[in-house]
Amino acid sequence: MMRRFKEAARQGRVENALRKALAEKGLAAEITIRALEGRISAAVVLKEGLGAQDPAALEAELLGASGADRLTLVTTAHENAGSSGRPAPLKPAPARGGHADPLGLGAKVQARPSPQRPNGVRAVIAVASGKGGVGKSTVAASLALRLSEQGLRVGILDLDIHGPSLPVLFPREEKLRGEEGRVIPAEAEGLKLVSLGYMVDERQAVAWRGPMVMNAARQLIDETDWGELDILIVDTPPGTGDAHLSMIQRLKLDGAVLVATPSPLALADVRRGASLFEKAGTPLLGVVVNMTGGPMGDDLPPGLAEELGLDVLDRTPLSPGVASLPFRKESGATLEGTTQAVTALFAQLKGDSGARSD
Ligand SMILES: Nc1ncnc2c1ncn2[C@@H]1O[C@H](COP(=O)(O)OP(=O)(O)OP(=O)(O)O)[C@@H](O)[C@H]1O
Repeated sequence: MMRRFKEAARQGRVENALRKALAEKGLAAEITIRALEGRISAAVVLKEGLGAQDPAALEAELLGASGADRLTLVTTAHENAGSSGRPAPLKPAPARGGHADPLGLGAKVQARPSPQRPNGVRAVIAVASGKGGVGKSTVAASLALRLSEQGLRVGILDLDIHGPSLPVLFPREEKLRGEEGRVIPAEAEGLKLVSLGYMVDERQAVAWRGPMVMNAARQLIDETDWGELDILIVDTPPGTGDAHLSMIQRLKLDGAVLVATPSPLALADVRRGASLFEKAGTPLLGVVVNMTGGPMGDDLPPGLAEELGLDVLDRTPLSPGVASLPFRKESGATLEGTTQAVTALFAQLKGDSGARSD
């Protein structure tokens, strides 16, 4: 009890010191402070450009001023344009005590100037939820299958480092090895699949913390050889943590779909999920209400979708058929509304970029 009290007090001090340091520099930012095993991690998401400042120097300065054990500075695509018009180089947070090559690819994580789509990928859609267990991975996999039925080339990137879901939905016997520093996707049901769980023993990753999780996510994002894909679905971990920061720093997201259960408790979770993407400047396509028709009811809490300006794309019933494993072509939810929203976005992106595949 006493320890928790002290930890909370320290978190408060770190936050105040950070706010002061940022205010002195005239920088507007969203601050998230987390305590994990007695260590305080701070994430600073800048709301505007960095101007002439070097992000690595600023990150080090804020770390020192805040007294946190670890600090990650995040600038997003929009922010990188900066008031100077010069893209601000992003450097990965110092991986103190961590391992720079968690997947054993022989390739260290490199700096990336701004979020990008992976080579050969035409559109990237994130599927996210404010909390775990609401059916996000089931929806991500169902959506991938439904889009593939439309003739699109689809991949899924599972960014859940501590509890990867793809190997449960689409199991395979042998672990995959990186080739020449690249991650090679598994394939099932016509989909390309990348997950830490296909490469590394999950028990090994359970002990990974901040920098290691971020580096693993960065390697999956940067080093995968997708070939040619129309749509990459990113199955994000629940909540908003280290892997999310890697995601919004490095991956250009064309749209996001939120998943929530109809429970009144979904309120805070949906708001949290929505705010992450708003900060990153990612358009929210809408929300899938999953597990309807059970004790939790049929819909989101009244007024929530309107408050956040979100369309309800689909309502998927609580049904064993939706959840039967392993996933096959005919498995999962029908997701008509979501499939339509994503194919419409894809058509629009294709129109914008003409014949180019970037
Ligand atoms: N509509 C549904 N009807 C019945 N069961 C469902 C439905 N959607 C998901 N499930 C089941 O609920 C459980 C959680 O689903 P899933 O793993 O997709 O959630 P998640 O939000 O991705 O969880 P995690 O936080 O672990 O990543 C799984 O056992 C899944 O099969």
